[in-house]
Amino acid sequence: MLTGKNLVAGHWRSGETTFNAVEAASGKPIEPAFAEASSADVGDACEAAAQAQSTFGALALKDRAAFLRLAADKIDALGDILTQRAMLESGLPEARLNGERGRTVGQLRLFADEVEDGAWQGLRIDHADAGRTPPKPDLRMRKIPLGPVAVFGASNFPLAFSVAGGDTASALTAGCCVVVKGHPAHPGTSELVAGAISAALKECGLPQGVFSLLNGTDYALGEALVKDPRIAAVGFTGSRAGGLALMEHAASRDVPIPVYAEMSSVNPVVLMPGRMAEAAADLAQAYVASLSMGAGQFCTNPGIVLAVDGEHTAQFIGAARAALEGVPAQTMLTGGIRDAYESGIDTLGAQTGAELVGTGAEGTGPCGRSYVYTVSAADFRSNPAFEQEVFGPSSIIVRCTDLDEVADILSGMEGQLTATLHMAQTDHEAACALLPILEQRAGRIIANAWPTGVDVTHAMVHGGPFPATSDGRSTSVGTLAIDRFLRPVSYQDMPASLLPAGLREGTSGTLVRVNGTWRLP
Ligand SMILES: NC(=O)C1=CN([C@@H]2O[C@H](COP(=O)(O)OP(=O)(O)OC[C@H]3O[C@@H](n4cnc5c(N)ncnc54)[C@H](OP(=O)(O)O)[C@@H]3O)[C@@H](O)[C@H]2O)C=CC1
Ligand SMILES: O=C(O)CCC(=O)C(=O)O
Repeated sequence: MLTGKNLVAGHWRSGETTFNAVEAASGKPIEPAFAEASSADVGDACEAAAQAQSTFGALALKDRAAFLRLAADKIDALGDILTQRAMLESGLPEARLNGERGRTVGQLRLFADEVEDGAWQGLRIDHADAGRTPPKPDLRMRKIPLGPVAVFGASNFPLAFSVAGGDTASALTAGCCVVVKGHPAHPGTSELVAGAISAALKECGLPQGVFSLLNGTDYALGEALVKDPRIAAVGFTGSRAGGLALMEHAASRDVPIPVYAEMSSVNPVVLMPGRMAEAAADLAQAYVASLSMGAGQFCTNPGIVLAVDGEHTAQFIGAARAALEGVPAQTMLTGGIRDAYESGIDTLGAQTGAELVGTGAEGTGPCGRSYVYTVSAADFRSNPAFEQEVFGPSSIIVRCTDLDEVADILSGMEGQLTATLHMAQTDHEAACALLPILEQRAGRIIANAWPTGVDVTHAMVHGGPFPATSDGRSTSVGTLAIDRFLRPVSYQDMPASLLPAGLREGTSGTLVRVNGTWRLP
């Protein structure tokens, strides 16, 4: 079924050089070979996107929503074929990938509803007042699509953060054409999803330039895409080094563009003393389940746990050790990610003060074994290496002398996607004092749960200050993600016949702010 070709505006193109996907579990190459996209493919995909942009950006909202719904239906209809290929390429289990397909199509459908709702356009009307000194002009504002977006598929979510993942869904919702740089760890999965999107475009009678997929294993491909003058913004999930490189490429263009990169996070979790007195052993079990889920290949992994040293923390550490013994080693996404994980664990274990709490079972083949370390707060604070993300099933428990030391450590941490408080009623006063610190550090603050697992909703923030993301004012999950790919435009004293639909009196069909007051249609 797979062609191994790149999708350039509806045309499946082969190439001079090829690469093979690798079966995650065995490390063996799998068929077919995939074409490495050429610079001509990049140029043609970007040109087609630029050509299609005005048509797609101006599409009636109901038509854009219909396209997103049809794309969701077609991805869903791939069913087992998609799951099986994604399992082979990523090593992730069937249930997880079926769930991820549900999340991906659910996200597209939610975004289709959001398109039709229209409030994301941010419509505002300020009427003229000729009697004011100086006279006040008529001003009307809406948000328009930025232009074609380059999306980098992530390795760790081959569906929900890849070809039709959150970045693609939010860019299309905003009315932006998309050129995806597929992750070379799952090119077959990428091709199947791209085929579904292309078929939906065809059935909706939309230009094929709205969507292209380019595969490749050379950084030059990503660099060329980011530097193409027709690209207006970038969406990325991956390593800090990768995100920073793309930010540099974007900044070095004649016309710099925004890069929305979601990069690295250690997601601090605070175990408050009252809650620890109630349930240290239960917390430890849930902690080990969260850190080892999906071989720890989540940017929301609970990488750092902060607790006040004492009897209950000792109990927590003991229970974590016992829970780890039952955790099997799990296949990691790629050999490169497994090697990076092992080297990260070696570096962590070699730091002064790092004590091994316990490990999961050892595996054979390209597996990630779970590791938990503990360190005193003094050693943690004197060595920034403890705060580096180790991507995989590992975590560090930091033993603090009191909650003031917990607060000091949190204050000194880098930006995070999440921060978590496990607390009992008796902890609320102390937790209240920590909240302002957590708000400064993280995009999502969680009470009495674990950070892995991100719900796709209207109020979700999957973002955070650098280096969690390149722009802490944004989210890459949830409907607010659309805002990254929009730009406000104001029309001053524009004749009604020239105003866009929505800004003429009584045509908004959605929430609009008139002379400062919010009005429903
Ligand atoms: N925090 C998180 O959510 C995640 C972190 N990671 C971290 O990243 C490591 C590698 O995993 P991977 O998923 O491959 O992530 P990478 O960041 O290495 O790669 C992601 C994508 O970006 C491209 N890319 C990376 N660097 C550059 C560059 N300098 N110029 C142009 N394109 C670039 C890659 O291209 P190419 O295909 O050519 O390699 C790939 O398509 C992991 O071991 C882990 O540490 C990974 C996934 C998620
Ligand atoms: O936890 C999730 O659902 C999403 C995590 C994520 O964005 C990531 O690992 O890249």
